[in-house]
Amino acid sequence: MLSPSQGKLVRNGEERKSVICIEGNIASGKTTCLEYFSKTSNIEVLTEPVSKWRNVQGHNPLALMYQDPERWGLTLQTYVQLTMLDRHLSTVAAPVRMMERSIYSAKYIFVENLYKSGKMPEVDFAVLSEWFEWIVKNIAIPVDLIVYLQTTPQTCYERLKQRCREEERVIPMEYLEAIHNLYEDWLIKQTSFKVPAPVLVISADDDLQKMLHQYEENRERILTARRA
Ligand SMILES: Nc1ncnc2c1ncn2[C@@H]1O[C@H](COP(=O)(O)OP(=O)(O)O)[C@@H](O)[C@H]1O
Ligand SMILES: Nc1ccn([C@H]2C[C@H](O)[C@@H](COP(=O)(O)O)O2)c(=O)n1
Repeated sequence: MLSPSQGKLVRNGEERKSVICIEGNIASGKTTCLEYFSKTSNIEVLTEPVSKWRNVQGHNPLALMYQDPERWGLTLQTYVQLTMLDRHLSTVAAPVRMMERSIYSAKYIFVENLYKSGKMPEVDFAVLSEWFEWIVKNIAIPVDLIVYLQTTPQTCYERLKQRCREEERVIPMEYLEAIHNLYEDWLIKQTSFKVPAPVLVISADDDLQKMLHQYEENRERILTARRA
């Protein structure tokens, strides 16, 4: 249940739990990272609701968006915003919640990219922006740490091809470069949008074995992240 506290709606009982968001480009290895940490007791992992984006009452807004972003970008991103908000507000039993992406990157990276690349009409961008502003103004969406899996767009392109998700066959290298640049501006240069939490950067071009080693090296830092 949501209750008012200091001018915002707050999820009851979640105040003392920590929230880690795993951010990174498409196919950078976020799900693989979450799978690894899901074996740790005391962590509850919440993956991105991609299956919902591929099937809402028999429709596939993810596929529609890739086929015709001007027409379907708003449809997909409205649904992404709703389902990510639902993820942020869901109750978890464990003291640490590890999430794939966030409502923040949905707006600052993906909506921004559609708009900046001329593929989202100004009115659609305005509607999504007002929705987003309302949500973050009225609902507490705490994040304690952002783990940024930093890759080259080339690595993501190779992994994307290997993963072979049907809807993503049309994604060109330039799309991954645009998403990469937006992530770098937001989380590394910190010049575009407000960063809601400290950022831990992990180089993620390495093979799986090396990645697991890096996750172990950073385990303590990740699991002890707490907001002030
Ligand atoms: N370190 C890695 N080295 C090589 N392949 C990887 C690595 N991490 C993930 N993969 C593979 O790359 C693809 C995308 O990984 P995934 O975890 O689904 O990315 P994301 O969730 O960020 O989209 C998958 O096929 C996965 O098995
Ligand atoms: N706000 C968003 C979030 C994700 N997507 C797309 C990008 C991918 O095709 C897919 C899932 O991303 P992944 O977890 O594999 O990085 O959803 C989007 O268009 N808008």
